[in-house]
Amino acid sequence: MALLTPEDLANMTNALVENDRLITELTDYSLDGLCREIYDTAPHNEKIAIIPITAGNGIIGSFSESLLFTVKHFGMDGFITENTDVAGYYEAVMKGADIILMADDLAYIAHNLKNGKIAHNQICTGRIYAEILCHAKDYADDKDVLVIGLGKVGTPAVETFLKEKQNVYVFDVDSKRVDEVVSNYPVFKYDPNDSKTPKSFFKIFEATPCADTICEDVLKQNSLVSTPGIPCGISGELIEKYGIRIVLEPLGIGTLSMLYAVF
Ligand SMILES: NC(=O)C1=CN([C@@H]2O[C@H](COP(=O)(O)OP(=O)(O)OC[C@H]3O[C@@H](n4cnc5c(N)ncnc54)[C@H](O)[C@@H]3O)[C@@H](O)[C@H]2O)C=CC1
Ligand SMILES: NCCC[C@@H](N)C(=O)NCCCC[C@H](N)C(=O)O
Repeated sequence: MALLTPEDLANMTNALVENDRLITELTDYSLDGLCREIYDTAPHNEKIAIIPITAGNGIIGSFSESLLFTVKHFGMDGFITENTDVAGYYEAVMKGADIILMADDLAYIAHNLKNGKIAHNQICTGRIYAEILCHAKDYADDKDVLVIGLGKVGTPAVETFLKEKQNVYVFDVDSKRVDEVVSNYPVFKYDPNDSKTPKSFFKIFEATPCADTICEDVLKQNSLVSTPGIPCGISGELIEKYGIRIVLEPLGIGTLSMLYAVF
């Protein structure tokens, strides 16, 4: 899995606030309100413990602090444990934590100790970024959506789009992965290199670890791009040329989705 860097998180707090405003403009739901809608859950004063984990590549600067900002920004009660790893887990439980947030290099989870619910960041990220597109007012009647990147984030997004009755077009550089997804889900294969079938979209989802994965041919004027992928998959030049509105934030949107998944 591509790991976050401190640079990825440097502007996270502004990005979360700006994306929440954009999501509200696009969907008439705040991010918090959209999570309540899609999960049909709500917070009830849960105490949320964030445990720094030193495994693998270790602590990522400001990762825990970014989670704490997200928790507090949405009016919830949280703290970062003084201890890391197992000692941190013990501290969290002894301090009465209801929900644990913790991440190593392979998984980032939310676990509700009271109701047993557990959530995975990649699944919850794919779901919330897809639901933002599905709830976009301007494109409610256009059911076509392009999904670029069919990995651990993109695949839950495909499942969400199908649940929301979208016409899902999929692309991935890994053609075997495309074939797997097309054989397992009622989706359409989209090949940007096949000029015989050019198609552009008002709604584009991207979840790859590469830049410039969204080419000009798939864009319409004022297309909406919802992309958890890091780095950003569309160039600044194309964003400006086509008046693209883009939902992109490194950690907080997915984290709030996880929390609503375990309330
Ligand atoms: N913003 C957020 O909150 C989060 C962001 N991410 C980011 O999302 C991205 C995807 O994460 P995962 O799904 O876990 O990774 P993954 O490795 O499971 O899947 C990535 C997929 O993208 C495909 N791909 C790579 N380059 C491509 C290209 N140029 N064009 C089309 N497809 C391409 C790969 O073949 C693979 O199937 C990563 O950059 C990760 O850091 C992940 C979780 C949360
Ligand atoms: N954008 C959400 C997905 C994050 C994921 N790509 C990642 O970097 N995971 C590694 C997190 C490691 C955190 C570290 N163990 C710490 O606790 O500071």
